[in-house]
Amino acid sequence: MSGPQHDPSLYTHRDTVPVTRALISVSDKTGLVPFVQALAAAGVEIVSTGSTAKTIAEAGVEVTEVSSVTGFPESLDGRVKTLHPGVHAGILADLRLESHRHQLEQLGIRGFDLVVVNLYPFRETVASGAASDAVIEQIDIGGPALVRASAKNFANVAIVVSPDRYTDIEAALAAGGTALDVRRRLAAEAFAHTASYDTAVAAWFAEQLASGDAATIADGGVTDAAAGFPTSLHVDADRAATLRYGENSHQQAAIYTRTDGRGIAQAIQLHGKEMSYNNYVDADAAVRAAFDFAEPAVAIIKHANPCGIAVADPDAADAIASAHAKAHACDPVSAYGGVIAANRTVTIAMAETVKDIFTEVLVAPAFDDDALELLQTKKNLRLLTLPEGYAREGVELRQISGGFLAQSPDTFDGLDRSAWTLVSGEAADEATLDDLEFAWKACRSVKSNAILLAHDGASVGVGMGQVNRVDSCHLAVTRAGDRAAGSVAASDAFFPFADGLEVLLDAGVAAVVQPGGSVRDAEVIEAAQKAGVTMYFTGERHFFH
Ligand SMILES: NC(=O)c1ncn([C@@H]2O[C@H](COP(=O)(O)O)[C@@H](O)[C@H]2O)c1NC=O
Repeated sequence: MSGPQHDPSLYTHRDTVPVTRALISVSDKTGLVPFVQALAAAGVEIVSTGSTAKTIAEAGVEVTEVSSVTGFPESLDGRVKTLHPGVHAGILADLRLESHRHQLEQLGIRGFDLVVVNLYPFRETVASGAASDAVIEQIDIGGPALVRASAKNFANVAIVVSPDRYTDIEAALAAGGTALDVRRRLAAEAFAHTASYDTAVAAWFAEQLASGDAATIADGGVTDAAAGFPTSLHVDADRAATLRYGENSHQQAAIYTRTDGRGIAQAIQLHGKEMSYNNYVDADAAVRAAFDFAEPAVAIIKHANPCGIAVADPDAADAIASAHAKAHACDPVSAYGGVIAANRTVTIAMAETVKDIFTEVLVAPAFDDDALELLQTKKNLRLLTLPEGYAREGVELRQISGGFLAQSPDTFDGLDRSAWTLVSGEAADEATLDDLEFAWKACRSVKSNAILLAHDGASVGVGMGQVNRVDSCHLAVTRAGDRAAGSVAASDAFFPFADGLEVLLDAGVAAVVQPGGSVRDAEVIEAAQKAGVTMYFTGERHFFH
């Protein structure tokens, strides 16, 4: 083991460390000028890099260029500025140790007690769609080295990685220096910051490799480009909030948001109580369901399953209100306390109906002003707007014990009902086909085994989450009641036997859509034919677990 750690008696105690010399190197210059003015007023010597030093000097604050500390010019287009023993020994010297103090003196190096760094805007550069070389140039090397060195030496150095902390340092100046517990917290924040930064860099490299750019890079087995999944997973997400509790009140919970995400985690809450863990789960399911449709659509979710889902003609007056009314009519009992997602702006007409129904969450791309005003009178209703360009994740992750499962999302990209195979009865007319297509899509939002009965662009009976398909059929038919007769039915996966289908046929279902593919398809088709009912095979399954 290197270092003198074997002898704790060598370390003197340092609680409050006066701020006398600061190294400042920041890409984001927010709040920099008033901050350095405060440092200068407190008599702190400031050493700084290139454009940071320029900004400080232009504000009339005295500053020493880092090149005069290192005796080496900033070079290679800024790739080398602070990477020098004259800087790093000044940061890493543990001034609690006599030996380090002695060596610094011998080397003629002065220590830093405050380091202020924020890193090159790597993520923003990636998001701007910049070319690969430009992105690579924004991988900060010297900055993270400064941050990590300072954080390691928090016993002597305070490290600041965000302008949000400037006021804390100003308060410390007034108190005579930085306290040990503050420096320790800043160090923890600093290591989290560099870890997150490197995660973003690693994820970008992995994406480059997985997206086929591997050909231009010596792969060395780093990725299996054919599978499209990187060989290691880097999840980069910040804790946005701790939640009151998890799925149950004895569980603790938090929400983490991805910097580049555009989903429910990024939704803005306009009104109502704090979102709960279950609210997020249900809101995610609701949005996922509503956004499967191009036409105005509303999904009402309870316990991650739809208890109503409907679309409306885009040309109809107040289409979104109509979609909501149709979705609610599916199962008004279950819709009590539900989570609603609309894929269009919420209008006053929709707000007027929602207002009278106990609803936990309503999420939409936007709200008309009068609709928002009305809904804000409901104190228990949470109102959320989705981020612009709402999009599901490109790779869906699910945690299992000891690891993660990853898959591409289940979508209806390229859905072409003309490619469905008619296996029983007459070819359906356009209106029936529209309903079959609606049922097929809506069924995908229902947990397996899923059976969904629909009529006129609205679910009328949903059988969800049963451990056999016959029970799901019974449930859908029971929930639909009189509405089962003449409705269309969708099944998320094939009928393994004719029994489930027979439940639907007995209830008077007029047409069925399902993937097909059972070894007993012949038996199932025969049952449909015997009843004279139209049945299509899609050839594609949409399990949702
Ligand atoms: N190369 C180095 O030695 C180096 N030292 C600090 N930086 C970064 O340079 C930026 C500030 O540069 P400037 O003051 O020129 O705007 C900071 O984001 C800092 O993280 C460096 N740049 C990148 O690696």
